[in-house]
Amino acid sequence: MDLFSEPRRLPLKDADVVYHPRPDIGISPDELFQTLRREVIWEQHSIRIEDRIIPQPRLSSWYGDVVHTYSTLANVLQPHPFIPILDALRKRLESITGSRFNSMLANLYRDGGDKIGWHSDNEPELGPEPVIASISLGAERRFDLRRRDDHSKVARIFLEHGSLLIMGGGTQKNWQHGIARRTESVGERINLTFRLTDKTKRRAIP
Ligand SMILES: O=C(O)CCC(=O)C(=O)O
Ligand SMILES: [Fe+2]
Repeated sequence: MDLFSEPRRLPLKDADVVYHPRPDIGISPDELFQTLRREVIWEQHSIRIEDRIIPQPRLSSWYGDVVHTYSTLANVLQPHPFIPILDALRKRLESITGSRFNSMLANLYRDGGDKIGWHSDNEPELGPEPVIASISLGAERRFDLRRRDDHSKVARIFLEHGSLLIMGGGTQKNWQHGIARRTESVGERINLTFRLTDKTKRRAIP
């Protein structure tokens, strides 16, 4: 048995985070990376901080049937319909996790300068204990976690090419996560987070 390919649960209190280094996602990670690099409609999204509009330090794209009105975004984002390769992956992840997914956020970290700041995926439309399935492709980056009520409690895990991280239970309620900037040279990384979004719970579109 290859111990390094076994799924493992991170020892975090009040959270449920499981890391699968090499899940069977029905396609090679290299092929998936190349196809998504080419076929995903990569967009520059911006956030609003007070009266300033700031481009996010990464490219992104929403897929699925749900219009997103996340509080910090400067614009209402129209999702793209799932393309066949993403729909196949969505179904595969549903069978691995036993959860349903109807939307997906793709992020492209172009180099070590791209990042995502501390946040929880706790938007109302995700519900109280969302299950989020996160696929990593390309360059390995460090995924940091910290408790929301005590920032000195931290955990970190390196997300390998082709890996799957499943966050469930109280993870979003009790912990934040992020990917820090790196100073050394780092190649491109694609991350896909599959979610189940309830349209009836979303914020009103301004
Ligand atoms: O890139 C990652 O691994 C995390 C992305 C993330 O946290 C998000 O899109 O909400
Ligand atoms: Fe997140």
